[in-house]
Amino acid sequence: MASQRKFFVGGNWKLNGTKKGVDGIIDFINKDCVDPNVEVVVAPSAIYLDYTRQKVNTSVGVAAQNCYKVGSGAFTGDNSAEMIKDVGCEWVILGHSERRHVFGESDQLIGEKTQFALKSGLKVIACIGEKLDEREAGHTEAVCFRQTQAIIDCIQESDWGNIVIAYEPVWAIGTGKTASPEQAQEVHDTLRKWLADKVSPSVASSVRIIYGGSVTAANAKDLGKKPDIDGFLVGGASLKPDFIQIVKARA
Ligand SMILES: O=C(CO)COP(=O)(O)O
Repeated sequence: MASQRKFFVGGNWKLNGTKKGVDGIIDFINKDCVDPNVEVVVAPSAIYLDYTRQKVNTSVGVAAQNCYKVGSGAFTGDNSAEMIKDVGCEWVILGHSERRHVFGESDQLIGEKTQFALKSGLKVIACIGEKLDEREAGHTEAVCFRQTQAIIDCIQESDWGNIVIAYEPVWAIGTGKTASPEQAQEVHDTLRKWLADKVSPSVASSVRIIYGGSVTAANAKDLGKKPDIDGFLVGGASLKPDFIQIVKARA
């Protein structure tokens, strides 16, 4: 049976772009990125959230790449869920591996941020994934379960309609080493079964689990054929017109 889960493709622009660069990306998106069967969300740097929201087609969602666990206060350099909503954006990426491993964010902080973002009315792309040494030691499942459990502990079952899980193995991010469709499918399937037990069967069958890590126009079609891969979170290739082909991977 075909999945009822709407295919979801996110473009994580990371720390890239100038106004001119953003204009170029928005240009190819606005020309050719409408597919009623695919939910598309782009995530510019916080500086360009407002600008992107104003310029990109309204059918395309806009996400922040991070936000803090409280609404306001003495937290120099951070952004809040309220501000993201105030400029018309409705999504935030939390727990990205670069936040975890470059900026040292803990599972608990990511759980708290997820809780606050959802309470504030944002939808969350929650990222999980193992490092290379963890995979090689056979700890992939344990790491993904631990990271997801920290989110489960902070939210309600009813929140899951506003979450997309992004499985992004750290060894595949920006390395050109994509997980094979079989490797990604195995993790997604295992995680979905685990969610049925830890949250509920209905959440497990309805939550979208997307894959990220060196997704390209060339490999997206094969990855997208797998039954538990409900879309992608794309880094490098989301800065290029290849992104459109990735959005259309299942077309
Ligand atoms: O981290 C990613 C998306 O969030 C993936 O990045 P790349 O597609 O550049 O590997």
